[in-house]
Amino acid sequence: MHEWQAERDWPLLTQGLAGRLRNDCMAQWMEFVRHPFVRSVGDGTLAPEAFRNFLIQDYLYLIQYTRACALAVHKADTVTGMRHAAHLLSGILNTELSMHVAYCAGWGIDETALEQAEESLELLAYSRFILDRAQTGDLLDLLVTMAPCLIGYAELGARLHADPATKREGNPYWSWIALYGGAEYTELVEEGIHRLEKVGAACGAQARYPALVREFATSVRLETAFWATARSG
Ligand SMILES: Cc1ncc(C[n+]2csc(CCO)c2C)c(N)n1
Repeated sequence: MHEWQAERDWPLLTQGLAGRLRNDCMAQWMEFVRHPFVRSVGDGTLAPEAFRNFLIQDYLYLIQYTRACALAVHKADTVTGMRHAAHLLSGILNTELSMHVAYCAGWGIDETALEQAEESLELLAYSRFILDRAQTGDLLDLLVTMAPCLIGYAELGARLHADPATKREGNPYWSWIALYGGAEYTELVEEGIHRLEKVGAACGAQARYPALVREFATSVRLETAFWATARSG
């Protein structure tokens, strides 16, 4: 049994602008997608309290991510670009957030607890970094900054799906893994990668690459740091 490998198992992740960005911060990328938190979700050994903390902060994260999507609608300079961002925005606002609330209820977290929770430092750092790029950069800066979130969760879902160490039966985290490794999410990510490629070509990614890879790497580091929100609550 080989370890999951993007080159063989999901080559799209290694191609084009997204592939180049991922490849150029490979060490940090691996720290993010193969983090001990992810491994403990896979084998079911993560403490439920840590997962609850994570879910609460992730709810607050989704809200800030939605605001960034709204700015992507505003920054898009084609109607197609606006539609794409609006589609993502409406998906999160009308479907994902309520799914997250229902999922949290299954873990004994009610909506009031979600709404009243204090934002963790990890969440503040990450979400406000995205929103800063959203406000001061153009659409390409924003999509590059948002890409690790989109691509990373799909990759770790695919990795967990393929990993023989992943426990399926009796693993309380299996439904979470199934969501990010599932076909629907995979499709959303592939759309996002194609979108990034198009916007990259239109906005001169080649010439701007050094700044883009810095934004991407910062988001990757902040994703890695976000796993620690599970400990601090
Ligand atoms: C810290 C953190 N990073 C990424 C995701 C995954 N995610 C959040 S919004 C979105 C795009 C639309 O579904 C995706 C993939 C998460 N949940 N939490």
